[in-house]
Amino acid sequence: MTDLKINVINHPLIQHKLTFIRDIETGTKEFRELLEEIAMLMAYEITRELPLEDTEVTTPVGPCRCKRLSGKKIGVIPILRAGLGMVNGVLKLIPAAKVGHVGLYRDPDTLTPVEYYCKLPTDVHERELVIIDPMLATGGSVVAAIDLLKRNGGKNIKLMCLVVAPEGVKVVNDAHPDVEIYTAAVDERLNDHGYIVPGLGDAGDRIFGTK
Ligand SMILES: O=P(O)(O)OC[C@H]1O[C@H](OP(=O)(O)OP(=O)(O)O)[C@H](O)[C@@H]1O
Ligand SMILES: O=c1cc[nH]c(=O)[nH]1
Ligand SMILES: [Mg+2]
Repeated sequence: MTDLKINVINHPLIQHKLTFIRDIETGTKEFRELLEEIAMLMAYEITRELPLEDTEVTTPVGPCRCKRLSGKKIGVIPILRAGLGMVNGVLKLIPAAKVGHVGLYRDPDTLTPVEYYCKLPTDVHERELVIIDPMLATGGSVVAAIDLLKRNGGKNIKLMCLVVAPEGVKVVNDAHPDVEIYTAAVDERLNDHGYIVPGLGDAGDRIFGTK
């Protein structure tokens, strides 16, 4: 697939940590820690364009003209469950962000997403939204989450995933071309069970120690 619209974050620290997170030998505690760290590093990259405004403070030596964020309101939207593993990393860099939760699980037979929870900030329509989920596989869950946000007035939406499959990127690009996607890796393909190859297995199970 050649014409995918996606931003791959190749920062060496992210790539290094991703190697360990993929490893089958990495246990739950370390997996969680690595995912949080990578989420923080990815948040650093995707906030590069946030607008600044001039301000002034007084240092111990005297007045200093400097910059501060110009009050852009951000909403972080984890897709449950696995997206929860990225929330704290993002909030470390953007502590004033509000968090909206979208609960979706993938039916194991049909691979289609099933919605079971939704709680969004009341001013979701005014916020720059960042959907977070470690895995973008068929794309069904992300498209359902974006549909839901847009139905609730969400306009300005980005997507941050740790690992993606080309098939899923194409589905999201086609359904929501306005949504910018950021990832640490575009993997080879999906297998017959809808898992990303080589991927990292089931992210939710690895974060929460289920299975
Ligand atoms: O692109 P898709 O084919 O929709 O698959 C990706 C989804 O699958 C996983 O969630 P899962 O359904 O395993 O739920 P969980 O996070 O509760 O484990 C993952 O965290 C994504 O949300
Ligand atoms: O590889 C995959 C695909 C969907 N969900 C996961 O957690 N992993
Ligand atoms: Mg899962």
